Amino acid sequence: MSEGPVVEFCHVSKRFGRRNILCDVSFQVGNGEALCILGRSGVGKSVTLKLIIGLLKPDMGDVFIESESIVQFNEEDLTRVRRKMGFLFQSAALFDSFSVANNLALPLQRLEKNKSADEIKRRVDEALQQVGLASDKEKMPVELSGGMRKRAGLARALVLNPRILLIDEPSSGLDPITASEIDDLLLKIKQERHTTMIIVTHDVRGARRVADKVAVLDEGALVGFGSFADLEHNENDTVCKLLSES
Ligand SMILES: Nc1ncnc2c1ncn2[C@@H]1O[C@H](COP(=O)(O)OP(=O)(O)OP(=O)(O)O)[C@@H](O)[C@H]1O
Repeated sequence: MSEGPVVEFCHVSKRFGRRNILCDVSFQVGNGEALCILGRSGVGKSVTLKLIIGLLKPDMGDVFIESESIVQFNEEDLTRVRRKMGFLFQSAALFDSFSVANNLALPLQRLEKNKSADEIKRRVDEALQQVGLASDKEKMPVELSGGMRKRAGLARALVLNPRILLIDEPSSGLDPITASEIDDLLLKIKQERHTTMIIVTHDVRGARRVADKVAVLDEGALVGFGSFADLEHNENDTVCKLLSES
């Protein structure tokens, strides 16, 4: 593993048509750190995640994953880099016709072909145990509550032991108590696995609990970056408004 930042944006700009979404954005996320990306709707938070995954390319600047610049990578190299990442998107994206356990087994069978059935079962059980779904493994996704779906999606992201976890809106669609349980789970995973996490969220209170650092985007610019303590001294209006919410 590299000694330097795990994820780094270097003067990244991204526009769609005539609209500048990100302008000259630079930040670093260190090994085992959790970064929460905050900002109003449409400001470019998901675009930032897509730049990290290599689904979008910057118009200017560079994106590094464990010190490798990915912006010129072909699909083969991007696939290799994406193997370092686990993804949890808003919908949790489970296959409805497979049980929870089979949803987790699928990526292992596809990507780790040398694994025995016993080893796959062990890895699936371990991931489900970690998210508190050990006794729900035979359930179908339709039988799960919103919070359980998120847990199952998280277990599926974890089953391949990613070094980087990318999470879009962990608390969306959840009541405050369930959302806070998901935050607890993210904290536990960070502590137990030392996974580097990048979390897009509107939940400032949750970010206060989980994040080592926050990045605040506004009108294309990174207007705040650092720990919540660092941001207390930030005079930008958006940063001040966000901090006063929690
Ligand atoms: N592929 C694309 N083509 C054109 N415009 C896009 C594309 N992807 C995103 N955008 C635009 O970029 C802007 C930022 O989108 P993004 O999804 O990153 O917002 P966001 O901050 O994640 O918002 P939200 O909090 O509502 O999810 C939006 O105006 C969106 O319409």
